[in-house]
Amino acid sequence: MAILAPGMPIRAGLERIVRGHTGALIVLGDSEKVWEVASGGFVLDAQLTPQALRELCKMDGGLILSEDLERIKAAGVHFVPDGDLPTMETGTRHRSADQVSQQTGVPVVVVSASMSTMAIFLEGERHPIMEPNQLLAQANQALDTLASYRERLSVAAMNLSILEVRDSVAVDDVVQVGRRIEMFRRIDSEVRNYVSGLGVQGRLIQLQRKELVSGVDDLARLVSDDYRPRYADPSTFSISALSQLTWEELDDTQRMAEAIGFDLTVHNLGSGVSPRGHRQLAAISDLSPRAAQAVVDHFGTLRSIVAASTSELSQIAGVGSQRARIIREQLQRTLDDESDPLNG
Ligand SMILES: Nc1ncnc2c1ncn2[C@@H]1O[C@H](COP(=O)(O)OP(=O)(O)OP(=O)(O)O)[C@@H](O)[C@H]1O
Repeated sequence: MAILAPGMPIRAGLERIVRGHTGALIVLGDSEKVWEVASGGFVLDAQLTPQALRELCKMDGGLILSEDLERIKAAGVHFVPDGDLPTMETGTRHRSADQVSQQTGVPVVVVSASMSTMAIFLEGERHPIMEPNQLLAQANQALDTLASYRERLSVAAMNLSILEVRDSVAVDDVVQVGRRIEMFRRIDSEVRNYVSGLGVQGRLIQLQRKELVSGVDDLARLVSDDYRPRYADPSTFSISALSQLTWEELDDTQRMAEAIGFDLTVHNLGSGVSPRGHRQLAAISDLSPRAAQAVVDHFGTLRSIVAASTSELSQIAGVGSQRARIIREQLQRTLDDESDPLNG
């Protein structure tokens, strides 16, 4: 979608076509499969400019662009895709575009002469190409949603921290945090699509997005490290495995627990699980990752870290008495801390 962002040559050409009330059917690549469904027209090898696009689209038929989208390879082409491929489109231009895209796997852009709209067909789906203002409004809406999802994720992570220090986490609590992380990531991928569709106009959205996503990947990794069974490796136990689930499956806690890697023949959703302490220790800014790992290796569980005295903690390599005191204070504070746990 980035090549169709405002300011790009193809986009500038499409906007001219819309303004001129002519239509267009443009195949974004000239693979062998594309030539197989192309008939008539004439082959050329012209530099893609907005003007050339506009002029060549005045002809009956469609265009084929080179793979790098820098050149126009053919114009006035009549496309003859398999007419049995399923499509909801009614007009012949739009039906052909949808079917050509499905049959060849190459995206196809259409400008409707009658509706003055632009769309891209990709893998059997039609995606509208919106005016910059429309796109910006939708991007801002998605960003607002992302901010509220981030807030809910922060609350879920905070609750998990409190349960962890009290040593009363159940499988279900870990799954809830996983759900929040995955939902956040899905909305973020929508925001990223808008950013790439907006091109340079998406810079401000991108800056705000970056603020919102900071810490979330680390959170996913640390939660996975905290609850992964000793015998499992990151490929069999990971919060990130939730990306494979459908939206409906994200409502099914049992299915989610399985996807993360909990063995439900051993646990049920209410079973208690103990974290190692990776996430809580990562929130202590003075502690190097190496020293944090040494603490986890020595004590094994967060419960033992919480129970350890300052002097026991201070014996660990890279900790020392001052950091040992900070660890103790920080763990104690977590019980009534109201701050955002993602930011430590
Ligand atoms: N298979 C095809 N290959 C190339 N061009 C096509 C094909 N089918 C239609 N077109 C082009 O689309 C033009 C408009 O066709 P039609 O009005 O039936 O389509 P439409 O989907 O309703 O599009 P629009 O909204 O632009 O009217 C045709 O005159 C032709 O130039």
